[in-house]
Amino acid sequence: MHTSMLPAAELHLHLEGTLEPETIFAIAERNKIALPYSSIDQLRARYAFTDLQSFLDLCYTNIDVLRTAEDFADMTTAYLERAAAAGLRHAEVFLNPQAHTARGVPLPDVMAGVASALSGSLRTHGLSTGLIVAFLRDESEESAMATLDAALALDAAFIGVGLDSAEVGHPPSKFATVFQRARAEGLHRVAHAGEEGPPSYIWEALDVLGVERIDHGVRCLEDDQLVRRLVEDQVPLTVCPLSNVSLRVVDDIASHPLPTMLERGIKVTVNSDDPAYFGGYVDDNLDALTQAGLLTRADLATLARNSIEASFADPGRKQQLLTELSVALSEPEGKHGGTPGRPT
Ligand SMILES: Nc1ncnc2[nH]cnc12
Ligand SMILES: [Zn+2]
Repeated sequence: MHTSMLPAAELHLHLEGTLEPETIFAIAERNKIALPYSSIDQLRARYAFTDLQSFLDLCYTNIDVLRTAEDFADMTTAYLERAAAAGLRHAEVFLNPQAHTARGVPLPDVMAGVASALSGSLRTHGLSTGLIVAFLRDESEESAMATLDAALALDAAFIGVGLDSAEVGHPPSKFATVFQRARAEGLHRVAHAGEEGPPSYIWEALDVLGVERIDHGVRCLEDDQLVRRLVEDQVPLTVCPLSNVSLRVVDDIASHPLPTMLERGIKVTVNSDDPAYFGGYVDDNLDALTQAGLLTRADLATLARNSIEASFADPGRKQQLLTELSVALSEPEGKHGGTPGRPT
């Protein structure tokens, strides 16, 4: 376990992507569900992807084990424990209700399970949280709207809406009305854009959906005018390096564009996306970048500060975390971040 992260926030994490193979088998046994794999190793062998869709196919197969509120609570608790152990102080997590209601799991069970785990996190781990309801962009806008309506009717505790799943062919503008509704309800708004999709999807997320952050956004570098816009407005990008390698958005970690994005002045953060599938959690992402020689200690400080500033934490909590970060940065070099070969 890594213990030397600077105080920081994770802003791009899919709860469904935190299901480790061991957990999938354990929950399947509890629910008496037969899995299409005979062993954990056989399942693990499938964790090699060619693109986003190849990952989504496996991820959506595996979540079939989730049936009860307890299952959702256990999945969420396991992530929070791992995140806290890494040193994270705030986490905003995505949930895809449609991926569960479509299988017949009642929305109240899904939301109650996740909420019960999130609600104890600050007290138990000193880790504050926020839930973002994400819409499957390969489903219709009507389905997204029905999901938002149902979540609002439940008075479920969520802070915002997001947009994820198969990107190409499903531009943000398809969801203009539901994002307008979310805005009217006072919800935060984010969207995946520019992961596999073109820069025009990032423009649409900003100008049509009015999002406050872009998830991924790495393809922004293909459009200079867009980069200028992102820098000028300091739009946060939640970048997920190990995800980008796993899903072949980039060739390898050494050629990840994060250093370029930092140099250009884009407000980037580092996140894990689907840590059970892509080789690790936020600390693992930072380790991989550091070991590839892509990050300086100053970069690590910038990334931590960006993650806190880009979060939807309330102003008091943000100030508290920024103060904690300043204290950590004033400690001798080597205690926090930037030190290859730290204990695991
Ligand atoms: N990286 C990703 N892109 C789009 N949808 C996702 N759902 C889970 N992870 C995702
Ligand atoms: Zn994602």
